[in-house]
Amino acid sequence: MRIRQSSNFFLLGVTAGLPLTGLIFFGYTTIWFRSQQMDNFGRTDVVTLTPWLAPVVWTGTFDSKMIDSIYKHQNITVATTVFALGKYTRFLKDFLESAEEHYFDGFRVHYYLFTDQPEAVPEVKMGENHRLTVRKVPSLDRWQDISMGRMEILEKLIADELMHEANYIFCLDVDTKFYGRWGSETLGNLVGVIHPWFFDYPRESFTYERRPESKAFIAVGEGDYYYTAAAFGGTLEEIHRLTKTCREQLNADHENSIEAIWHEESHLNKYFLYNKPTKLLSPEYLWRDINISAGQIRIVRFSHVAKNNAEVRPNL
Ligand SMILES: CC(=O)N[C@H]1[C@@H](OP(=O)(O)OP(=O)(O)OC[C@H]2O[C@@H](n3ccc(=O)[nH]c3=O)[C@H](O)[C@@H]2O)O[C@H](CO)[C@H](O)[C@@H]1O
Ligand SMILES: [Mn+2]
Repeated sequence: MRIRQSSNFFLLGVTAGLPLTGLIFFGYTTIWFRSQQMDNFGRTDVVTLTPWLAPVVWTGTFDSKMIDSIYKHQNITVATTVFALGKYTRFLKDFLESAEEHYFDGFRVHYYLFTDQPEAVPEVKMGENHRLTVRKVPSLDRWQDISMGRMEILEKLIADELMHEANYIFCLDVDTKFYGRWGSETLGNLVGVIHPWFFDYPRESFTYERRPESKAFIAVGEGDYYYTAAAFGGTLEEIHRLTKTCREQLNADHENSIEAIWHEESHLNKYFLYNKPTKLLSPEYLWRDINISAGQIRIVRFSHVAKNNAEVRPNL
């Protein structure tokens, strides 16, 4: 009897114990493996978190598959605006073709293209769930007015149409090209892109507007980063507030006969001083083809193409 009992215990031990040990071993190794995977994310050669705890997106700091799966679940639409007036229509083909290769692949994207020459818009095959709407806008004589005028057009577009049509929006320069992935890792409530000239410069060297008469004025010693106006984005509510504020400040300056040194970019920097971006994109997300390479930039995802300003702009 005793022997039978103990052999039963032995059998129980083998049948239940072995799989249990296996399970524990499997559990531990999975956790170990996961933590090893997590350990692979993060960079020590660049700043990846601002003092107000907003992430700065660099390659090596995120898992694109994981972030994609989060946003796929939410079935989002990303509105994307671009302007091409006058001779800038020549940039459209490369911009659109490269975007179709690298920009929000697998997500719903709706491009809104503003131009004074709809007939000059090239035929570019759109990927699944990507579409393009062309809007005609009047020509303007000064490139500065074209560039600054974007704020008012975007403000109206968002208020009149996009608020309930899309979840996120990005506003991009057209004299640009995509070279690598720009995807769901860039999504956030209010997203600014660090300017490729100033990312490793001290704030005293930033070209903020320094005249107190302008609404874009930022005092020496203030400011966090120098942001480019060639790319910014966020939720529709946030970007509506941003474009409305910048448009109002631009108008106020105009009435006082002052134009900020870098136009709407100066006003955007002022806005971001008081309304901190919730996510920052590293200069991987706006490089310049003409820049020499920098060690921290391991991948160029989006870049300003070389252009001859005197040749493409309507004025100097
Ligand atoms: C790298 C960077 O920070 N770029 C900014 C910078 O110079 P950029 O030299 O990049 O300005 P830009 O000439 O590209 O003009 C801005 C944008 O306005 C549009 N456009 C302009 C002129 C024209 O004739 N037709 C036309 O369509 C076009 O979408 C272009 O991409 O300063 C500008 C205003 O000072 C904007 O803030 C740009 O975003
Ligand atoms: Mn540009």
